[in-house]
Amino acid sequence: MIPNVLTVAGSDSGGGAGIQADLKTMLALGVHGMSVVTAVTAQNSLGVQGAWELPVEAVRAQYRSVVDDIGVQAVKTGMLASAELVEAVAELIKGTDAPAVVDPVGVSKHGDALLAASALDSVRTKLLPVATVATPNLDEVAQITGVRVESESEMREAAAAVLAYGPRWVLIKGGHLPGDAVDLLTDGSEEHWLRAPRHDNRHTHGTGCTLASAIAAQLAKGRPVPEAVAAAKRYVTGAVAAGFALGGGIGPVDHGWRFRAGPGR
Ligand SMILES: Nc1ncnc2c1ncn2[C@@H]1O[C@H](COP(=O)(O)OP(=O)(O)O)[C@@H](O)[C@H]1O
Ligand SMILES: Cc1ncc(COP(=O)(O)OP(=O)(O)O)c(N)n1
Repeated sequence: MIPNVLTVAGSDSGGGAGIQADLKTMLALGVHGMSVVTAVTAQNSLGVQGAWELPVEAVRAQYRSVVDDIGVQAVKTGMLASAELVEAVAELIKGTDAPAVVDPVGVSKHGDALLAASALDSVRTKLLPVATVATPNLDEVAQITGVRVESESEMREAAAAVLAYGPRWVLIKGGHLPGDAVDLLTDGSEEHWLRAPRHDNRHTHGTGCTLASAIAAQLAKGRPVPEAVAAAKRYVTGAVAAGFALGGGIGPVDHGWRFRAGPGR
């Protein structure tokens, strides 16, 4: 059976992040990808030119259509835009018997807000508690917890601060620190450091969405969290290495890098 994975996220018209990145990642990792669109962005390699959120009934209806008939083995969340959508999605996940990867998307690489400041409290108190794995980047850690990470050693404190809101596991993404691309996965007792060489490639649009979807795909295949995250990290590292120029700004990671790299990878 091919596992079903559902992304609940915003659309990126440029195809590098959001729903488009999630579905490409799911295809590349051999699962059936499905989507609940929360918002539509007009977006390209230069930034986000516009964003429109969907009514909460439209989000609920998409979710129910997929989960009630088809069923899901994992859910991933991305851009949720507003407090109302964050709370509705948290409630839907709570009633779903599947692991949930929560990427608490706050701001795009270009600095465009993808979540209202007024939604942060709902992320803390409603969304994080229903997450199997939460995957904040360092800016999101600072927004959610107030902890500022400037070195690897400070990632432990950040992880503890996020875990205090209730996710079962947290993956602190150190992609914005200099040096190796190091992430910390912990549930408060086990600690796993995931280290990969930093690829000196400016075309990194979509890294966070790609990693979170890859984790969801691996969880849907039944892998335990540490194994799922390690496999997802290998996938995103390859995708960053193969990131390519598109438009006049920051191009996307290559979701199809394994198809292009030949057999055995
Ligand atoms: N230049 C890079 N080379 C290799 N891995 C990277 C690079 N930039 C980010 N990563 C990795 O990509 C994943 C997403 O991290 P990050 O870019 O911090 O997330 P976000 O897109 O949410 O800001 C992490 O595993 C991070 O370590
Ligand atoms: C619609 C939409 N959702 C999420 C993001 C952020 O994606 P991310 O993977 O963190 O990539 P960057 O924006 O940081 O390149 C987005 N841009 N659009």
